Amino acid sequence: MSPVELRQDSRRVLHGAWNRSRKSTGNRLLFDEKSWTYTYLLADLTSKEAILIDPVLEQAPRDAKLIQELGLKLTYALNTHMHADHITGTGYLKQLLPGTVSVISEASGAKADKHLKDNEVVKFGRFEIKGLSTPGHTNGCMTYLVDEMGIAFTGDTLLIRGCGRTDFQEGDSRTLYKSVHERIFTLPDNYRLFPAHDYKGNMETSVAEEKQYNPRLTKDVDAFVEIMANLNLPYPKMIDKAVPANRECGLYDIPKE
Ligand SMILES: N[C@@H](CCC(=O)N[C@@H](CSS)C(=O)NCC(=O)O)C(=O)O
Repeated sequence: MSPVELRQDSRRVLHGAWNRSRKSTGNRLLFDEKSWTYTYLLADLTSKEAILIDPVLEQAPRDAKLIQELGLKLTYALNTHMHADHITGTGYLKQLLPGTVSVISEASGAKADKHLKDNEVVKFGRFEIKGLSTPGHTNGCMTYLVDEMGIAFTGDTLLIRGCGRTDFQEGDSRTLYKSVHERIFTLPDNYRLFPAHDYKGNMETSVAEEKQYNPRLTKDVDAFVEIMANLNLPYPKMIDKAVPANRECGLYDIPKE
């Protein structure tokens, strides 16, 4: 197969992954019921290299088992940001799957093996995932982009018909609005978007859909700030434990082998 044919073939196969293709790719959407967190597994089946986005501490044994069952090697475990509602699984995964490199943005202020700057990429097999700086929910929020698959993982910056709250950590509504409009809504309309949470059971959206239907981010910036100031959400139950643990990459208090 020529390089061009190989590229076209990989595109077809990987786009098919979440299109109910009968061809297996190793790409998986995983869910943590307690925190309503989505964790994403992406794999290059040729090299067997895989990455996880936003793993959850309690689900690390599940994730490690699946990765082993699929015959994959976890290269990177990435966090979209320093979460406030659960402890990241990256620390525990490093113990369960030695060689795993934990990743978070430099701006997060959290410990990790690798810190990404805006537009920096990490590779898994023949794919690369790029970190776009999208602050607002926290300073260090990143949206992870895989151009070759036409997909982006928005963390808590953009949720399906919603967005991350801005009332704690370094939350700032104007900053979040700018991040979404300048870094996510400028992606091609057909890019598929996958958030870190959905509290209604939705699993994916697209740039075009959110540009048209997001009830918060279709407003002008002042109306958006007003909406965000009046969400009146209770603080996440785990915040006092999760933020300090995530500052250490979830590396303390993990179960001993
Ligand atoms: N009840 C949950 C926390 C729910 C929550 O606050 N979600 C965050 C993302 S996790 S910090 C959020 O930004 N929500 C936005 C929204 O509009 O719901 C818990 O106690 O963990």
